[in-house]
Amino acid sequence: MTKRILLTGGGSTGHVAVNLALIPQFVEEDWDIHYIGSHGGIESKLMRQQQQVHYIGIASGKLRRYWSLSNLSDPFRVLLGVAQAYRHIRRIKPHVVFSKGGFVSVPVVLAARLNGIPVVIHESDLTPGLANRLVLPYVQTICTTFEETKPYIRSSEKVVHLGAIVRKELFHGSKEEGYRYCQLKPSKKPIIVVMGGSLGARAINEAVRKALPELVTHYQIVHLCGAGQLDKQQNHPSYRQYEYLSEELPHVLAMGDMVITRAGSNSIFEMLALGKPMLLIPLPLSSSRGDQLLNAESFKKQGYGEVLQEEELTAGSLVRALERLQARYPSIVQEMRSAQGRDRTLELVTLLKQAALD
Ligand SMILES: CC(=O)N[C@H]1[C@@H](OP(=O)(O)OP(=O)(O)OC[C@H]2O[C@@H](n3ccc(=O)[nH]c3=O)[C@H](O)[C@@H]2O)O[C@H](CO)[C@@H](O)[C@@H]1O
Repeated sequence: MTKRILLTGGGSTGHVAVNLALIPQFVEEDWDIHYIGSHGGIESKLMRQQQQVHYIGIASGKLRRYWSLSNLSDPFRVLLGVAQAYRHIRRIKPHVVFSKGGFVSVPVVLAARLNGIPVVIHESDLTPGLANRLVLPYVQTICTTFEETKPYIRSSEKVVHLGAIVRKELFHGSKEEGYRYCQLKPSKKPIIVVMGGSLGARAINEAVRKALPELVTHYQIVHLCGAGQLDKQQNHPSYRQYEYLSEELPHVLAMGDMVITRAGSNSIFEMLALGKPMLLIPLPLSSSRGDQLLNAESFKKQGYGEVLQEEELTAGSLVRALERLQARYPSIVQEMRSAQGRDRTLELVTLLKQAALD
């Protein structure tokens, strides 16, 4: 009998990336793969490109902690989403549901529970996000990425510490391809890749560009600045800027020596897996729930890089922080090597298969 898995999660590239990593594993074992996401989110775009995945869009409402006119209509959209997900789950009859979080996952997990289907969820950040916290009572297992997450979860018996799921294509980058793509040459100047998360980061972009005259004397800079944030005025033989990289990213990272990055969980675990020392500039509390501050603190404590708070970010502080990072480069790489290890994707697949049997 063919086994069926239902995947869900959305709202950020990172959430979708974990689901993308699972797909080949289940395809190989001839499982039917279904995905419930929103109609227009990033998950809809990326998952509809996957031939082996049956994608279903449902109504979804955002769960906000701040006032917005949409707060009046969104609860109804969530309820509509539950009804739609319920109907689809009854039809699909999945053996197990895997949720990566994001607000579209809430109605799916509730509907799965109403249908008596086992649910496994995965949390990427050190502290659980709102969606995962809301659905926790209805799930069988919550897999964590950070070891420090357990005390933040009320039903600690549900916690399985798994670690990060890093997409495999990142390990197949070639330095030479990176040089060719960026039209840079190997030189004495280390290459720094600047990544502001999947959407870019305005504050980081500004500081990098202000510091550019000094930075390009020491480094070659590849700047992933986010959609609509290219600055055509900036033109230097040691500076390259791109809005967003997809297939070329593994090559550019293979060529890079160090990274300047936000502390989004997916990015930082990718850099750890690739052994790239990080200057972490976490998203501040004023524009987030503070998850990146804790992610960054944990990485600093484990010796994977330097942290610069956005409130202290200037051209000067950026240059100095990079100097500190460079001085610690060999010890950071050493620390990272001892942390790299087993493939967590296979462990998650085993766990999901086990849940499907229960
Ligand atoms: C603004 C916000 O709320 N961010 C949250 C969001 O991060 P968000 O998804 O924005 O950022 P992450 O760092 O987790 O992931 C970014 C992903 O985009 C990829 N990438 C980036 C640039 C590029 O040019 N090409 C490319 O492929 C990276 O390789 C990575 O896989 O979810 C994370 C995981 O729950 C949280 O830790 C973050 O706090």
